[in-house]
Amino acid sequence: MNEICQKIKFAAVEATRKQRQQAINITKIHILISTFRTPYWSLVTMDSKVLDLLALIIPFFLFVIVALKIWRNLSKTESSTNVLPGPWKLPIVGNIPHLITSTPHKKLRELAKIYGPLMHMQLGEIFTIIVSSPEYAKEIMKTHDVIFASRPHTLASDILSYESTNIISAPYGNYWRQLRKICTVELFTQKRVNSFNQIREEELTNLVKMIDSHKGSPVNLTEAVLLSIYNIISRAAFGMKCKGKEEFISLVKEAVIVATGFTIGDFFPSAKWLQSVTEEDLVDVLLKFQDVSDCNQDICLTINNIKAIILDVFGAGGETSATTINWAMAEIIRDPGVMKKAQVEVREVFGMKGRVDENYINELKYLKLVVKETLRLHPPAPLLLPRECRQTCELHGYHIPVKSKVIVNAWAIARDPNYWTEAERFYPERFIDSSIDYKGNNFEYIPFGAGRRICPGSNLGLINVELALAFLLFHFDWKLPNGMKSEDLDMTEVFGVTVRRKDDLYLIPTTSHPFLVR
Ligand code: HEM
Repeated sequence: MNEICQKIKFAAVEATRKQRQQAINITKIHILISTFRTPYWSLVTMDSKVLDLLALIIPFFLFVIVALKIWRNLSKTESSTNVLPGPWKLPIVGNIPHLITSTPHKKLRELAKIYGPLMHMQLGEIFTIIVSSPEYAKEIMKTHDVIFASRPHTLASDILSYESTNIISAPYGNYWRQLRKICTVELFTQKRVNSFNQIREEELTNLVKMIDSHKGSPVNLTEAVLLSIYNIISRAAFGMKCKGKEEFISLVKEAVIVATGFTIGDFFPSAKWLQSVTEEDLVDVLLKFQDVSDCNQDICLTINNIKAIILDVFGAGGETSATTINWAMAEIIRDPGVMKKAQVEVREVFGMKGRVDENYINELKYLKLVVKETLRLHPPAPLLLPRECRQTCELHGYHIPVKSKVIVNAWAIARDPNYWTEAERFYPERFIDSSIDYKGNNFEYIPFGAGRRICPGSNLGLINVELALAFLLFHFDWKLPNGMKSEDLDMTEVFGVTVRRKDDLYLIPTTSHPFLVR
């Protein structure tokens, strides 16, 4: 209990420190601005016509100087790569206007149809390559994986992730390699994932009970599932579960929509935590690598490193799983045939037992196909996470400059009619007898990425998704509210940290299985 209090207190202290730092930064900016403004305004005593003229000329010259500098940089990169096809660009901003859209993955697919699967875009000063075919994805994430295994440095990740010391944003190098080692041998092993079994079953049982209490009326499944997943993840990470549902959900949503301003310090003081029993949690595991004076391990983590990693677990683990469950339920409700098959299976496997049991989850063959198909049509990270080229190289004769940013459009690839029949159709049966898996060996299907940077939490994510769906389908029959027809369900996407359904999914749970939930 003491340790838990310490953890919370630490987060609170950290929040205060961060806020103070932010305030200092803001003050610095004010000082900077006022430093430049003072001499200008002190001229007010001079002839006002001269001042008006200066007011016009100075900003104009400043603009010209900045524009020329940026243009020179652009021309340099241009001349070295004039062969790589790409859409028209504007001076200074380059192709940024092309990406002013709520669904950049769709826009990039349209452009790739014109300019090809290896396309150049100039995003401000950043030389960017857009990859839209399995062949080129393989070149980037397998053949030349070591060259493209870094992440671009961003100010946001410096601010949000303690100087990019989290796994997601860490540049390729010794520190990142050590973090991945901790992931493989400690954090996300099958044994560790299994050790959270009881947490998952308890939280999903709570979800089912809550839904049962609303039987016959619409339930906001999006919110309910998101909360359950965050409860599971926070208990796995901290050995505690969160209370204060509305507060927590709105925090999570805010974090998803506006990634900036979301810090671990802001996150934890606002949620109310409750102690509960679990085995070694993820923070306990990471604390074993804590940077203490007698630390004689391969890697020593500071408290800030640990917080950055835990932020990954929430950021990368929660929203992705919840989004997938949400898309799966939306697709299932749109296709009564799929709903029936999945329900028959789950009730056959667990009917005798009277409850869903994670130990037998692998018997849900059809449900696994449903999840696979959901991740094909709706990968939560459709553009994966950007990579950065660590050294100048050649791709199929094209010159790729060092520090180029690489975006792989996994969404477009997974809907490419050259590789998928009836590519836009939700059809889980397509994976029957298919050897395609999640391991990043089949580059037409890479919802978890591939190569060195492949998602290390896929096991944890998949079990959350499969088990939640099993609970929802085993316990309830479902229908759409307000007499809505299945084909009328709006499947519009919004692009945030993940690509989610624009609207929350409201469904009516009708009859429920007569057990447990009473
Ligand atoms: C359905 C669930 C999930 C999906 C679809 C997903 C997808 C992805 C994708 C596409 C990437 C980028 C891979 C690349 O750049 O090639 C990624 C990276 C990552 N994911 Fe996941 N993920 C899921 C669940 C999780 C979970 C549960 C965790 C941990 C609790 C997690 C932790 C991470 C981390 C730490 C990285 C960064 C890896 C690195 O840069 O080395 N993910 N994930």
